[in-house]
Amino acid sequence: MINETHDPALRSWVASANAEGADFTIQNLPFATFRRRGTTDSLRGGVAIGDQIVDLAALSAAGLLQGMAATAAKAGAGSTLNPLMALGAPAWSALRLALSRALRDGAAEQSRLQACLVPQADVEYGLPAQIGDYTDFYTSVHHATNIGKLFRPDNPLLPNYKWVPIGYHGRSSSIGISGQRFRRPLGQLKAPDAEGPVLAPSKRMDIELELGIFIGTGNAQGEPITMAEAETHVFGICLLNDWSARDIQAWEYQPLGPFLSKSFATTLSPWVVTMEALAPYRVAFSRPDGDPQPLPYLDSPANRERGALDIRLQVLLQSQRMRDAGQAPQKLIETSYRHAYWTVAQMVTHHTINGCNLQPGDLFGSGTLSGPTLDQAGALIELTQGGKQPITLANGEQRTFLEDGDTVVLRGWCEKPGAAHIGFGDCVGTLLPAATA
Ligand SMILES: O=C(O)/C=C/C(=O)CC(=O)CC(=O)O
Ligand SMILES: [Ca+2]
Ligand SMILES: [Mg+2]
Repeated sequence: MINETHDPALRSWVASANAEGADFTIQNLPFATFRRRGTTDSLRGGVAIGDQIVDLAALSAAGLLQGMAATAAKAGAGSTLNPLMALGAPAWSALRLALSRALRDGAAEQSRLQACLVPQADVEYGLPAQIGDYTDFYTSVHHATNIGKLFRPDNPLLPNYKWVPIGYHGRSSSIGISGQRFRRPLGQLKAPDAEGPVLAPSKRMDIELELGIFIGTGNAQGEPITMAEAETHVFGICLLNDWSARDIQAWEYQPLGPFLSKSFATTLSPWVVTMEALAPYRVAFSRPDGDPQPLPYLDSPANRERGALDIRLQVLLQSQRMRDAGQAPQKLIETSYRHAYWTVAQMVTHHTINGCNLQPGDLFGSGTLSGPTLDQAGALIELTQGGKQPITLANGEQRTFLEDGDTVVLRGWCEKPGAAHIGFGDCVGTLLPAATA
């Protein structure tokens, strides 16, 4: 629900939060874990404001907050946000309101809160949570259709797609935070005309533009979460790059789905934007005429009226040559989360309908967020039509799949008339040469 924390007229005494196009405006207030760079300090939770971070450990120690907001700040002061996530939506909301008020122009708390600020330029980030389980969904019908045509030309969109939110269980151990650098994976590759596979570095390294959805409060095993309550279980959303080795994937994925083609690295942006901060950017969720309506357990009036989110998304690439020449990353893709075929609430409800229990800090991937046209494709395999249509970069380099040294940047933000601009910050990852190269 929209409340005083969303008022686009609010301004902060942290001047950088009021700058045109700032990601971390006072209407945003996302959470991360961080430490001062180069120290062995333990990680602690923080809230972004402009180019600063409110250190929740310092805030908690300063005794500036009362009641549920104080309880929430204390729960967010440790090295992971799991305790804060477990507290539930009223606690997250109380902390957001208290911080919104204390960070506003003219707030009486300014001088005491100032002492709890740490410049973002001085920190390194940790994962927001200890991620027990990671499930990657497949919620873009455009992605499913585009990649289906490449992997299964005779049967691109499988008949279950419009009925069931498809997902697979991912791997948490290799999830890293923005800045992650990882080696090109080795795997079994089988050329279509070869008799058998060989073990070699992947030649078809790809990205997947996704959102990461952090579960806050979980559910007891055997007690599904209904659509009506689904979103109260969601703490917030970050950016997620589900790096994918397409050649390993094509050979290994049938019949159980992706395995080693995606488990070597997954990169998250450090800041988790809360569901409350995202409230103004909700949009109606509908399906094309003639498509089946979701089964009743996956349907609700609220989901139809405002189940989708207009989160604008971009993918940028910076090659090693561009980096050496001081050239900024170049935009390859632009799309929005609003095109997804299944919503956040539907993912949560479906995941638990069999009695599966979610836990605080569990992570969902939205699935690759391709929009309806090819320039909105969320993966290179779609953008280059299976590697057949190379992209030419501004410096003349060509790409089908990623080259060693490539850095990929995901960006996301929300804006609309009558609401503030809020952004996610960057999700950056770099592909290094394979171990044997
Ligand atoms: O259609 C397939 O066989 C495979 C699709 C994917 O690689 C996508 C996957 O990881 C889920 C997603 O990101 O949408
Ligand atoms: Ca994926
Ligand atoms: Mg992955």
